[in-house]
Amino acid sequence: MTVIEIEELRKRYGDTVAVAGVSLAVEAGEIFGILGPNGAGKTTTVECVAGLRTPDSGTVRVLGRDPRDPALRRLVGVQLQESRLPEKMAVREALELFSAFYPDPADWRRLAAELGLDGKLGTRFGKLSGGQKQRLSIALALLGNPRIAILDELTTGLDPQARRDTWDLIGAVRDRGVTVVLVTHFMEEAERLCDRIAVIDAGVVVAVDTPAGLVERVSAGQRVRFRPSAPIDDALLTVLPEVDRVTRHGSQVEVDGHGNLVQVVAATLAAHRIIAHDLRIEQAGLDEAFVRLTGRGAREE
Ligand SMILES: Nc1ncnc2c1ncn2[C@@H]1O[C@H](COP(=O)(O)OP(=O)(O)OP(=O)(O)O)[C@@H](O)[C@H]1O
Repeated sequence: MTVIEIEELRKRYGDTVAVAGVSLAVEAGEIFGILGPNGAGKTTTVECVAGLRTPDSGTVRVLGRDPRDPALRRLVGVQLQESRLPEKMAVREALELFSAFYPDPADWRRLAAELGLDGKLGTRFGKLSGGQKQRLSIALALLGNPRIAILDELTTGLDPQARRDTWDLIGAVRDRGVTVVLVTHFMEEAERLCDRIAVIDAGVVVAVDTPAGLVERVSAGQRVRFRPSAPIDDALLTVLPEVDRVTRHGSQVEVDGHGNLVQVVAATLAAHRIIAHDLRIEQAGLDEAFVRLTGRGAREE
C-alpha cells in the first residue's frame, strides 16, 4: 500500500529553486531514504509531506489525504532537522507537553524507557548529550502513535557509536509497524537502514531503488584479482558468460565481470586444479553509485 505519493512537486524560495519536479511513492512498512548532497531539496520535500510548507505546484498525498489535513497530525510524526526545545525544559515536561497535543497519545513513560531516557526524565534539554537529544526527538515524533515517522538528518553531529545506536532505534521504530522516511546524507546510514532510497540532486530525483539496486545500476560490475598457482590460459575465463575482460599485471590476473563472477571463476580454477593466491574481490559501493548518479560526493564525516 502506498502511504506517501508525491507527483511533480515544485517549490522555490525567491530565485532559488529548491524542488524542481520530485515524484516518488513510499510504501507502508518500509524505511525509505531520501539521500542527496547539501541543498538538494530533501528537507523542503519532507516539509511539504509534513504539511509544513505549501508546494508551488504538484501534488502530495499522505495516507490518501492532503498533507495539511488535521486528521494527519497524529498519524504522521515529524522530527525535523532544527527542532529544538527550550534549554531549561526537562525531558519529562517535554514528553508531557507533547502528549497533550494528541487525543490518544502513546504511554510516554514506556516510550522514554524504550528509548533509554528513563534515567533522564528530570534532566533539562540543554544538559542532554547529542545522542540523548536525538532520542528525545524520536520519542516526541512517536508520541502520537503515528503510522508514518519523518526523520530529518537524525544522526548529524552524533559520534559513531551514538549514530549506530540511533540506527538500532530506527530499526525498532519500523518493527513497530511505522513507515519511516529518513532524510540523510550519510551513505552508510542509507545503505544499512533503508529498504529503498531516492537519490535527490538539485531538486530532482535521479534514482529510486534498493541500496543494492542503486549500486548495480551504476557499478562497473565486479572485479576479481588473484595470482594463479600455475599458468592459466585467458580463454578458460573469457569463455565464461559472466566474464567481460581478463587483464594481467605481472603474475596477477584481473577479471572484470558481472553476475556470479566470483563463483564461476573459483569453480573454473578449481576444475583445473589451480589455486587462486591473494584472492581479492572488489565491488562498487553505494558511495560510488552516489557519485556516479549525482556527479559528486556526499559529505564525509
Ligand atoms: N526558507 C528558505 N528560504 C530560502 N531558501 C531556502 C529556504 N530553505 C531552503 N532554501 C534553499 O533551498 C535549497 C534546498 O534546500 P533544502 O533545505 O530543501 O535542501 P536539503 O537537501 O535538505 O539540504 P541540507 O542537506 O543542507 O539540509 C537550498 O538551496 C537552500 O539554500
